[in-house]
Amino acid sequence: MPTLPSVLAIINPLSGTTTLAQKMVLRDTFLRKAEERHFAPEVAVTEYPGHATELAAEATRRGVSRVLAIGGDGTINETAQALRRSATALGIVPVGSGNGLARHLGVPLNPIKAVERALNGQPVVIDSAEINEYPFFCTAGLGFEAYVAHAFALQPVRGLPTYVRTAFRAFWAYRPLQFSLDGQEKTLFSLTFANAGQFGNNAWMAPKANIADGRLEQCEIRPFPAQAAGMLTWRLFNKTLDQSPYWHGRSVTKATVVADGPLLIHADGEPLTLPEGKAEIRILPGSLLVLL
Ligand SMILES: Nc1ncnc2c1ncn2[C@@H]1O[C@H](COP(=O)(O)OP(=O)(O)OP(=O)(O)O)[C@@H](O)[C@H]1O
Repeated sequence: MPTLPSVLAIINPLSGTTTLAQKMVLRDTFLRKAEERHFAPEVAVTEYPGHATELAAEATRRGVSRVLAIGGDGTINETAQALRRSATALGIVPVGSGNGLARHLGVPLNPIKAVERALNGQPVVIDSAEINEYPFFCTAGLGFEAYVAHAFALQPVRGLPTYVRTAFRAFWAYRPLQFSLDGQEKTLFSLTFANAGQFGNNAWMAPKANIADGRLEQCEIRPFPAQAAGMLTWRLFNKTLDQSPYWHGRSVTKATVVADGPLLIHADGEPLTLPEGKAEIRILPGSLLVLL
């Protein structure tokens, strides 16, 4: 008798605002639906940061055909980094606070429908990218968005309301950042490298980003008067930020940022600090299979 193709679901028990009990219902649904579709399903629950990468790497070594990441963009990032340049395809089951990659790719935000998509869908090739040694699939950046990512990480409660409150407070404390971008001196409010078009929650920094074109959208937000903040925010969520005079974008395959001191960045929303003050960003074209 031929062996059934295996499918692994990796669950982050802490991601987003869904409870552990809700995630366990999702686990049972996954097991039932996978068996109905003649897969051999397995489930693993992450126990610490980075665990999803280890579990996914081990799955690729065993030849598991599909790995589902059940979590937010952080869990999806950790899982996807181990699947890059492998024959194992990623299924996205978004239960995070932002769900940027799922929204960009049109993956259902209803977790049960997303499980079905991951089990029934076909593998599609997308790009990924790196900022220094840190992989990202959605966006990475510096300036205001990194400042907010660092402040958000300190909050005891996650979710959109906390994020909005954190960003609002950060706006008044933050000062535009000075650095050199590919040898040019810049003072910017923020600088984003977008593989997908949005940060999450339909905040579209790069409305025209194509996740499979072998390029990143390098998006600058230039310093602006405080009274322009409302219009910029409206454009961010209205997918028209590229029409603002303070937004400037171009497609790149790589970039280098150098600052005078340690550089605060984020990769898919995870706050990181580069002590050397130097960031090398590059695209890895066609490096990941996603089930769509
Ligand atoms: N058992 C665990 N204990 C502590 N941290 C964990 C555990 N499992 C995973 N993590 C960490 O939880 C972090 C946040 O997860 P994730 O991004 O999925 O959720 P989120 O932040 O709520 O969603 P979003 O990224 O959409 O805002 C990840 O960086 C991951 O390393």
